[in-house]
Amino acid sequence: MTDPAVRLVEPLAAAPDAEVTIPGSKSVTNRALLCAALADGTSTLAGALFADDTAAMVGVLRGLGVEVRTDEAAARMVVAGAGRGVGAEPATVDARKSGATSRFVLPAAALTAAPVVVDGAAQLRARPFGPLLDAMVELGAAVRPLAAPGYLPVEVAGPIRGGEVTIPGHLSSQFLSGLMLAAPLLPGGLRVRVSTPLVSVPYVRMTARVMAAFGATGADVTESCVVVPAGSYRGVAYRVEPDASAASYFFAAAAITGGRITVPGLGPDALQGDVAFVDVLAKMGAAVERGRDAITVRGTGTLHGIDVDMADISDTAQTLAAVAVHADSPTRVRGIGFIRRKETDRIGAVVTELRRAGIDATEDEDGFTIHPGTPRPTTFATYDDHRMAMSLALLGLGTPGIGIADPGCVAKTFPTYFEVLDSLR
Ligand SMILES: O=C(O)C1=C[C@@H](OP(=O)(O)O)[C@@H](O)[C@H](O)C1
Ligand SMILES: C=C(OP(=O)(O)O)C(=O)O
Repeated sequence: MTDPAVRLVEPLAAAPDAEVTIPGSKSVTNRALLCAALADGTSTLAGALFADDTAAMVGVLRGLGVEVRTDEAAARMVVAGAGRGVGAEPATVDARKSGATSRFVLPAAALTAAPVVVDGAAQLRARPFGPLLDAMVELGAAVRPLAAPGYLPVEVAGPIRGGEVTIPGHLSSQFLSGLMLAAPLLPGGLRVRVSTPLVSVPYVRMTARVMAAFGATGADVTESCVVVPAGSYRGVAYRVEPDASAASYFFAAAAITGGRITVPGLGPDALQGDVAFVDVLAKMGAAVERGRDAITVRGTGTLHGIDVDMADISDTAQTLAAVAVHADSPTRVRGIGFIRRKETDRIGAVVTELRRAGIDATEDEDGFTIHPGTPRPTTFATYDDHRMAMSLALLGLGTPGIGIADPGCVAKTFPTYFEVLDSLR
């Protein structure tokens, strides 16, 4: 069956009281896949995410000569590590719409002299790669732009060397994570200085932790400098935790509806910074319980507006915009100017769509301001951005007449999103 052009979200008849199973983390799955590919030996990933962004990483790794077997029903991926043999033959690979896949793979693709062309969908071709490519050139890569310099498609060839390099941090943390992931295999390791304030910091710490789980230990991470010693990856059995960004929609649903939702699999040791979204909900008035292996959010009927910097957890900024509509005072989100360069200009898109529904929302240079209100029946445009679709659908849980255009865009990270949302009924 093809996806409908518009998905209507019916209001919930009663506040939900549910435990919700969330698929594996995109960010962890894609890091684990690359570490496994660069490893000596075979790795098995349990709880892996099957979505377009992880299919992108699997496809790219296969293109670079790595054997990856997948079993979607079992949420399992088995990777035969190729060590330094990754990308040893000339190849052309397609990262689809996945920023993480493309930025992580570029340095690894330049570990050997074979030329590798990295390309992506039109959406990804519009996103920036310049700082990462410049750093790779400093490390000795041959970088040949096949379109505008600093954008995909691009051909890269190595071998890159270790040593020291500087990159800006204010556009994306993925450049830094990409360099880190290749770094253990560089002679002498790598020191990366970060020249401008680093965004999405928890993702860099996540990179170091996943690397360590695959045997590449000893990375030292601060916001201004990351040092990765030379080493190696080894094949391991690895369990991927549930996706905290995907869970944010369900935590928000509980806060908005006055229901209670538990997501198992996210404990105090979670790798994903986005679990901190529940702390924002708590500050707004929701009741949050962080257990040993689960997080529960309960809506209390009270939600206050908040002034919050979301530079660490920007994938949940649109979720918060949907929550802010239901608060009793305005919400100001700061520190996220860089999300104008994601799947779409997320600041412009979320403000435009909320205004379409009659909500008073304004763009700020580094974020947005949302005033509470009652949305009118609206079909929301989603800008080929999964997070626009998943966030705006939350407005339909309490308001009749909310439709989501192009609902299939959720396939980027959460293909079953609308089915899981319907399970709250
Ligand atoms: O490293 C990662 O897995 C990610 C880092 C973040 O990107 P930026 O560092 O570009 O903000 C985040 O938005 C993206 O969804 C995943
Ligand atoms: C920005 C995102 O993904 P990526 O940068 O990996 O394409 C996202 O998942 O919201």
